[in-house]
Amino acid sequence: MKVLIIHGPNLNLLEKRDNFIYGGKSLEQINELIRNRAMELDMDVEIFQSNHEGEIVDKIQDVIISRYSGLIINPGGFTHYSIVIRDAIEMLEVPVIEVHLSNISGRENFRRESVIAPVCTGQISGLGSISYLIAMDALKLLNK
Ligand SMILES: O=C1C[C@@](O)(C(=O)O)C[C@@H](O)[C@@H]1O
Repeated sequence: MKVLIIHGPNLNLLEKRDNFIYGGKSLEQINELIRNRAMELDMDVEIFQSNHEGEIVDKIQDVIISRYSGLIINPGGFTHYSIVIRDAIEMLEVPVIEVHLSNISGRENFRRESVIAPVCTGQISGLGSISYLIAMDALKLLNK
């Protein structure tokens, strides 16, 4: 099973962000956990990070072109306002899971709404790097 994982803006410098909120791991450390879990699940993962909305849209469209069986996306700050990312996800026919390291429901008002979540299969938020691992498990189970 081929899965695409997209990390949105500012996640490339995760270790510089508030450690209390985001858990203190670098993106490379999280990617290592993802790769290890992928091996256990016999999953073929491609990991992509971008700070640019259009690049993220192009990559989401690649789910159709390259026939991925699922998408896991942490849209970062785009979660709360990017209609173009939402529109791209809405076109997909495979399961899509939105993930967040922090619990966006318990944070500032502007972070509580996700414009992306309504077009996703599900959302996992607040479990730190475990959010990604649970999302991978979910895609595997959904694919059975
Ligand atoms: O960049 C991020 C990270 C985030 O998506 C998370 O993983 O908790 C939450 C967003 O509100 C924030 O802008």
